[in-house]
Amino acid sequence: MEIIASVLGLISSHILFSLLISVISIVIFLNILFPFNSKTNTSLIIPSPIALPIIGHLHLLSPIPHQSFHRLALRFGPIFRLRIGCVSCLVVSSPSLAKSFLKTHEASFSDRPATSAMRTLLYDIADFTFARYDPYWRFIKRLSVSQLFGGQTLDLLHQIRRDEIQKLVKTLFEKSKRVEEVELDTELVRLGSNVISRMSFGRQWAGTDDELVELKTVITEVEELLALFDLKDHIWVLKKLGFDFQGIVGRVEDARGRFDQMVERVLREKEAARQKKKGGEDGGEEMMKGSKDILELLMDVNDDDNKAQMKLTRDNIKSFILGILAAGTSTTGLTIGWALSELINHPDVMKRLAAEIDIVVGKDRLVDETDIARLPYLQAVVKETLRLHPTGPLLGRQCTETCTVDGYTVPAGMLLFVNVWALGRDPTSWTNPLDFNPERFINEDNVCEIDVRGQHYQFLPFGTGRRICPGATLAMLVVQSTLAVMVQCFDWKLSGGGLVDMTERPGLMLTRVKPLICMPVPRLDQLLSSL
Ligand code: HEM
Repeated sequence: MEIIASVLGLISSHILFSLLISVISIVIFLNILFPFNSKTNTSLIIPSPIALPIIGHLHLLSPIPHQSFHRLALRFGPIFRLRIGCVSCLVVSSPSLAKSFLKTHEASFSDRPATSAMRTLLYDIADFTFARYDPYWRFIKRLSVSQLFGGQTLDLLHQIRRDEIQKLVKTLFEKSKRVEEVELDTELVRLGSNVISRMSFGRQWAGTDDELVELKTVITEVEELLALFDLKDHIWVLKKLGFDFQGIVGRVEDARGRFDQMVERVLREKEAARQKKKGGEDGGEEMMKGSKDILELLMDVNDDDNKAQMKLTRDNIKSFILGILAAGTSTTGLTIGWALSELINHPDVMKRLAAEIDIVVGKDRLVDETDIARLPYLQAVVKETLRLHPTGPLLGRQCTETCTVDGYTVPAGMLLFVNVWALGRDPTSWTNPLDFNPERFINEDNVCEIDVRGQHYQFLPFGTGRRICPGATLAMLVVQSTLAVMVQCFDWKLSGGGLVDMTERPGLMLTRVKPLICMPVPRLDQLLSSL
């Protein structure tokens, strides 16, 4: 609506109006002479709704794109083509097509699309998350997998996650003693950002409440801006005129400036700690004895021109930090929030989960990551949450070379969106797909057969293939152990009763319109008092 209002505002401008009329006439004329058609020779026709001149199918998109795509898929089928201004994209929402594009033709769909906002925010895409599929991406992926996301590093840094989860439990207990409500989203951002920043950069990012507010504000703004639909990127005339009537450029520069100040502070602290370490002094509480965190390794590469396999700039490092914080902080916290919301709305499931934890772990110690393998119902609850509420609802890729997939010809440059949110709601894959029913993920032997690692194309919460989420194992450890501890230690009440409102908010990630505010009521007073 906002976009349409802005467009109307623009059209009322005199000069642009005449310009648009001229362009519309040219486009209609060209459409008549050379009708746009995805059919080439024997290629199958990709269905597409009727497009309007200039804006194409923009009018069919709501601020929540995965929902619009799902509605369109119900009318046009599991593959359809849209033109958003001058940018063409394909939307896919069936497991078999997802497999064909992302596995069989993976090599042609390993790039990510980038908007102007992404370019500015991410220091000209010098990051990992949105990087092109190129040697820099391969270098950073190899380094991250071996130094941050690999099994050995995850084991080494287990204590950091345990500490942060225990801190969360203590905060919740303190609030419960004061009979205070908790704004869980904020506490979960603190947990997510501290786990990631302590593991990756050897430092708590949001130690104080002020730092937390600063980080949450910037990350929320960055996520919103990364998801914003910038008409300049799509409407050729607006791009040429460079007219920012949505006011995006100002917001992007402001968010990047604020992030830059924060990250410079962290880098300077790290540099000072490295100097001390070189001089034989203790480099700080978080430095791992005898090993380096990933930020130090990146700084080594940045410092060393001779040995470096890859030249890394300071911007690469900043962009890496922002990308990793944006990709890892909210996703983890949001998933825990969605899971707890479903549990509050389904007390029978909450009861069964609490009973499983009581039997397997008991009431004398906190659940730990090492218990997860023996908690199949917990695993099923988290998978069921990710099926209905995948925090990355759309996998965005870009075609790098013209190819034919299942008979459909896809030209180079076309964007591809795989609708993970719709895959999780597909009635041909799931019985009663809208019901929250963790039992669907376990068989009679209590075994979860469907995995989250991109092998089951009806369920891709972490994506698949070479661009699969590298933080999936870490995320599953944090989500499962935090949720388990929250259910083990507390009963959860909504003030005023009723159900948690599950309405989704526009954005790149799946967030709720209303924050999750609830009251923890201690279940295990003795254990909580001993922490
Ligand atoms: C529940 C939590 C999370 C979910 C649901 C999630 C989901 C996703 C999805 C769907 C993708 C795109 C995959 C694709 O295109 O195939 C992705 C990419 C990525 N995620 Fe996650 N993620 C989570 C947590 C994390 C964490 C904790 C980190 C890091 C600390 C992380 C770092 C990344 C990075 C760096 C990428 C980009 C990988 C690339 O493009 O090569 N994610 N994530």
